Amino acid sequence: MMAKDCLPLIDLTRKQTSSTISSAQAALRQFGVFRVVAPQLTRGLSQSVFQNAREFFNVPIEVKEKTNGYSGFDTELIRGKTPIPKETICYKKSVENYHSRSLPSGLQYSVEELQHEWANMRSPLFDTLSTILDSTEPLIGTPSLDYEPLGVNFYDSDRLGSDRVFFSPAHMDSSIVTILIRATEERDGLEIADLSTTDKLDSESIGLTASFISVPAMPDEVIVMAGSRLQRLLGKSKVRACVHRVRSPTQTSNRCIANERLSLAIFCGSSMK
Ligand SMILES: O=C(O)CCC(=O)C(=O)O
Ligand SMILES: [Fe+2]
Repeated sequence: MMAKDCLPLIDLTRKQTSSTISSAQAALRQFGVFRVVAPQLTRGLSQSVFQNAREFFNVPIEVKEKTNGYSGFDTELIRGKTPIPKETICYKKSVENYHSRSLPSGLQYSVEELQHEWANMRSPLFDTLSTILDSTEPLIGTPSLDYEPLGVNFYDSDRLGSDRVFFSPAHMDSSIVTILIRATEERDGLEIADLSTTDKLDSESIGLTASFISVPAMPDEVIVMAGSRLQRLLGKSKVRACVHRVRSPTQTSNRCIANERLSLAIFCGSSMK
């Protein structure tokens, strides 16, 4: 099954047709994902974030460890136990209150530019999401829902060792939705679970039992993944939290994939920690 055939592509600048709405409803039940046209995020802006982030991830570990929001290789855990073989720099900001952190200035500047552009997309996206899900629940507009950490992830297969298959093991995010932008195009190892292929409910068992489909990064598109908070809010008959994982390039049939991988995730309505 091809991602582009089962994950509808939504253009937020247009009024949604009833057929787009029904295919988005189906995709949110089966995968917890849809795609959104967003060249304003994927072109220059995110490339500049990735370029600055790459420079940051290459500085000595002693410097990175002193930077607010940095998590080192294997220090973040999935479900409190499985280490994730990635490094992350997380930029935390609530929509109303601006707290700048001590990121390197080039990275901070490019992240802020991207957030500024994302801010223009936020209302159209959530309006569309409410239409698709026929929801009267506020999905944004309260301080707890408007908290939006942004993480830039860096994966390096040279550090993975031969026994580890995944850059990121199967998990769901705890957000309302996560906007995911990737640095390279085409197959970059991202896979999502087809939730109709399992009756399991937790991400670990889903990871072990479900079929997964590969989701290539397409030019000018981002993906929007439902998080567990959205599933809780609206019920799992309407929307399922997306269970996703990232296969390492050495484990992917397409050997052209670079050994380094960068991605950027905006966790909308994630709970404040
Ligand atoms: O790197 C990716 O494509 C996925 C990242 C992810 O799942 C996360 O940061 O929660
Ligand atoms: Fe995730």
